[in-house]
Amino acid sequence: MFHHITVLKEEAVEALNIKPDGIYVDCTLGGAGHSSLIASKLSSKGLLIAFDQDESAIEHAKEKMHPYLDRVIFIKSNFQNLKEELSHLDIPKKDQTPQVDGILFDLGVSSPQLDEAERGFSYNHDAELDMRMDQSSSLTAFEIVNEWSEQQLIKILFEYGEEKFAKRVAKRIVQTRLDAPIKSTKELAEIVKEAIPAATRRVGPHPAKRSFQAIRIAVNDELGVFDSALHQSIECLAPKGRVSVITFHSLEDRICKHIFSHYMPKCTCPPDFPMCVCDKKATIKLPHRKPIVPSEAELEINPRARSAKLRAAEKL
Ligand SMILES: C[S@@+](CC[C@H](N)C(=O)[O-])C[C@H]1O[C@@H](n2cnc3c(N)ncnc32)[C@H](O)[C@@H]1O
Repeated sequence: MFHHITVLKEEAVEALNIKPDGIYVDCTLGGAGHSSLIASKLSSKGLLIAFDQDESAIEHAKEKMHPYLDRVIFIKSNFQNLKEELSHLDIPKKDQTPQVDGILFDLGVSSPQLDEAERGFSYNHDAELDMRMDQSSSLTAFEIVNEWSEQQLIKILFEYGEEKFAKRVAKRIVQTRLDAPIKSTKELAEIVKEAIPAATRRVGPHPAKRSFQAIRIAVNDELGVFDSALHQSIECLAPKGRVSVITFHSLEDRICKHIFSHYMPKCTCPPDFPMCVCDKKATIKLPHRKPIVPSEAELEINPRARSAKLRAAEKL
């Protein structure tokens, strides 16, 4: 059973301004919620190219999207290969760069990935430490927890988990693994909990939440691949094409904001110059001034959407 409640479904697809005969890319197919809505808006002349690095998401989507299979291409790949994968397809190119009308990112993991104990993502289920979205990749949470140095652990816990007690958590992990390898999610959750001062443990989310997020981001190099793919997306958009991005934490949102502002440089010519000579021209514009967030009604049905933010950009 593959059940994922799609976040900001209507809003994210609306931000793409779908043309029935256009070419669209869903970089994060997951439970195919956004993809099914995009495909339903396409005519038989339109095309949806759907990426996921998780084989089980692709297999499920092929069944769910049965009525639209004439207009969908599934690609089992990391979206960091976006430009390369698109360049192999028979779609328009400009200076050898593939051109599409819209690209969607709905970042992070899907509910089935979190809820299937054996994937090792969750502190709520006991399982082997894994956390790979792509089951064929080699780096696992087990390797990070048992083999990375204390300094490397501090860095990821602090940067990717924004864990205030990164030093204490890393130290406790390193001390514990001297006796025997840390094998399971429950063991790790317990170690993190014990490393965090008792008064802090009692407030807010589960004390292991930030550390698990950090390790998951490191296993899947989530920030690195998103940064690269968002640059590639802007390159691959046709004029008036849109990219729509749903992020779930401040690190992803910061990358999105930085990249969008990189493509909107401000003219630095002195105001009395008759014409612009600095050549700092915007490549994109933002259709919405502020990020779109889920409504109260959506949050009532799906509390997991609480941290979601949608940003979009349009190629000029
Ligand atoms: C939040 S879910 C997407 C849910 C989907 N939008 C829906 O409505 O059902 C994210 C999906 O993106 C995939 N994913 C995350 N990072 C990826 C990457 N770098 N390359 C390819 N797929 C990725 C995950 O495997 C997961 O299935």
